[in-house]
Amino acid sequence: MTQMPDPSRPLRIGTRGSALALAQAHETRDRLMAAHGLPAEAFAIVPIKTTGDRVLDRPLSAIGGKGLFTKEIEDALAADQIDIAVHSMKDMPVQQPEGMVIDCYLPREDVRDAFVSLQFASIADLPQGAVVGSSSLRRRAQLAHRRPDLQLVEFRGNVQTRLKKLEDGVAVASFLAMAGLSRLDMIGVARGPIQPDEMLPAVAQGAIGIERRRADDGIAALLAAIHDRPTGERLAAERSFLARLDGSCQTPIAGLAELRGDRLTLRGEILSPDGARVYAGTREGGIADGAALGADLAQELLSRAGPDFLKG
Ligand SMILES: NCc1[nH]cc(CCC(=O)O)c1CC(=O)O
Repeated sequence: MTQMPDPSRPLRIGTRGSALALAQAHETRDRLMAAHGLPAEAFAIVPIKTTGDRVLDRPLSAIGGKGLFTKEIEDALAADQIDIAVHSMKDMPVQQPEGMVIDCYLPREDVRDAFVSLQFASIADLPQGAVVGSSSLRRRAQLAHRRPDLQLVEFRGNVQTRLKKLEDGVAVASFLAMAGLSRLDMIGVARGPIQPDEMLPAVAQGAIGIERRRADDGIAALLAAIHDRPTGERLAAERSFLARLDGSCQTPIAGLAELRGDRLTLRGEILSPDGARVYAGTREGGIADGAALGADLAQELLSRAGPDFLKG
């Protein structure tokens, strides 16, 4: 039986407090409103500060561990302080806490990275030795592999903070997810998207997942109305790839599943943090085989890279 919220008992939507996270929470609410003919007052957006939001003066790898952007939100879900949690799936560990499940995904946005610069139009235009800002281990390793001359500097913070750093000359270029810029209605900031052949995106980039308590069947029925099946099929392959790698958060990993008709193609790569070593591969098969294809591709790359490659 669907558990319909109403203004006297609104559905509490947990989210990080960044502008992007709030935009994603509002998109989730709006989709539920439209799907069930409910007013905005039947929902409450509940911002929650996470460790990743609090600690801004160090690289994420220095504060270690997975779940930097998710743990406090999952704690609130477990404590019945919220009813659902909205996450950027690229920040989501592959394992959810006991009693929690993610089985609802919104339609995936543009998966690509965006090249952002006030002076240059593309990576190819960057002069030798240019200073480029990114705190993403994946982006840093991919760039170091393609352009070992570039000087990479840490570049943490939300979208607005990173744009300010470019204006202040901390770096001459950086990267943001097209999905984030699009959801913030800031796509004009992008000089252009970077094709996956040039920089394969992070696993689950562009995807929003809704986490709930596994026992809440009424919430499950409510969410089923806004679940996007192709996004779920793609993420099953990508997150299976990530799960089999079981990379530390020190490990640059990229992966992208795409659907054509009833076929799924998965591309994946693992890199050494300095970009000196890259192992990449592809799998193609039936959509229902996505999880198996992901695990198989991960196994191949691990075999080629050797047992210590992912130790971080
Ligand atoms: N923690 C960074 C993060 N997590 C999700 C997004 C963008 C939205 C998405 O990929 O769904 C971003 C910003 C970025 O990479 O530019």
